[in-house]
Amino acid sequence: MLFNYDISLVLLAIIIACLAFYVSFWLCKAGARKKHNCWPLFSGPTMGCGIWVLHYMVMQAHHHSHIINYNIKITLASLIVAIIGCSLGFGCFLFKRLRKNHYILPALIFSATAASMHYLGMAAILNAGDWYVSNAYIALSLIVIFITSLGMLRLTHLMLVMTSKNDIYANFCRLGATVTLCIGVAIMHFLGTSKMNMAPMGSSPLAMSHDDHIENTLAMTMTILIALVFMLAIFIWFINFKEHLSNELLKRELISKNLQLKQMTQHDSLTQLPNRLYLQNHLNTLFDKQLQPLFIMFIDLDGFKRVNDVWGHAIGDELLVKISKKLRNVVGNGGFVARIGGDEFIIVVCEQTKEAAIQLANRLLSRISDSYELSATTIDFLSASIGISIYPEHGHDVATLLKKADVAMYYIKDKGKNNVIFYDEVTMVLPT
Ligand SMILES: Nc1nc2c(ncn2[C@@H]2O[C@H](COP(=O)(O)OP(=O)(O)OP(=O)(O)O)[C@@H](O)[C@H]2O)c(=O)[nH]1
Repeated sequence: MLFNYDISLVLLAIIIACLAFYVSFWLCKAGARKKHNCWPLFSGPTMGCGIWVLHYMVMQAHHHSHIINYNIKITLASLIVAIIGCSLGFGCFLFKRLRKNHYILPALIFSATAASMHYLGMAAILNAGDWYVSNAYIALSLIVIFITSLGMLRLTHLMLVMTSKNDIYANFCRLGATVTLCIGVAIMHFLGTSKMNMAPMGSSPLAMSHDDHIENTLAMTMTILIALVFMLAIFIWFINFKEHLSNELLKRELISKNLQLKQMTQHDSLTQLPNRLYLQNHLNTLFDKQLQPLFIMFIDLDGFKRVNDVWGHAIGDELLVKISKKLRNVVGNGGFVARIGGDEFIIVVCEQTKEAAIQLANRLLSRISDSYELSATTIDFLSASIGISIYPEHGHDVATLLKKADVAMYYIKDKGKNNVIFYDEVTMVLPT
């Protein structure tokens, strides 16, 4: 049967019809967004045009022994039937109470529309000769179009209830509804025309009374409709592209704002060093990785208050920033530096031995006591006290290890400052 057709023209007809159906389902879904709530009104006409164009293009693709002439009034009436019928079908389907769990009425409207359009279209052929269609074929074509309409409506319903998160699934449903409808209309068409047996041109007296302008009107109407479908498809693609672009921009903005927020909540605003929260997370990560031994060095500057009191807070801030950079430089990439309070810093390093840790602490003390060129003065009297606790020797949790390093730091401050000491549970007393 297919060999009676110009396959390339049939394929073109199917592509155009699928495009129209896809666009009509898209318009239907676009109505779910408040700003596009009148768009579903265009779903019915677009689908109607698709069915109509499919029918007439496939008719043209039929290798008739002669040129088919149409009654232009009936032909255009079939277009109007398709547009009105599909609009009614969509209206009925989108009317929420009717849509709830059953699609019988809208499916009946869609299948009656497709069938009336098809058989009206057949009746519009002037020189059809002695073609006939058996009642069984008509009944079969009606059953097919009704079942495919039900399938199409089910998929459209699924597409409508998908949230924007499930855009890919919604697209699958839209494609599924498109293909289902196209298959239904195509099967109905081939069943309806399978017994067509055209009389040669001129055998019908009516055919003689119509001149070329009928063909031209039909071709023109079809061209306009196809152009409209394409324009609508391009417009929709453009809108989708614009939305995709603005979503992408929003997404990037959100990511950068999140990063900013993370930076703000986990870093000290003056020195940009990690803060106490970051330190806790970092230590827990190191514990999980089973890195040991870890040396937790609690550093408190000696005599820092004097800088604030004599030169003011701004100079104190300037000094804190310089010291932070210095600590980072001495520790390098192998260690972690955090600022947890006014002039208090924590350094976490993983060293092989206590001696290596003491060496690093002494290097830190020597660099902290360098002189500092600040905007209003030069500071050359600064020193620091460092208390060290060891993981896992002194504890297995962040709070205990920080507490013990703090106790060790205060111990050495009491003993004369500018020195470093490990926590020792015999000589040092933990506050209760
Ligand atoms: N400039 C500045 N000062 C701060 C900041 N945060 C806390 N401070 C001050 O830092 C000082 C820290 O106090 P202390 O550690 O008791 O002062 P100190 O002179 O180092 O005393 P010792 O540790 O006993 O040697 C206080 O004067 C706080 O007001 C800050 O962000 N900027």
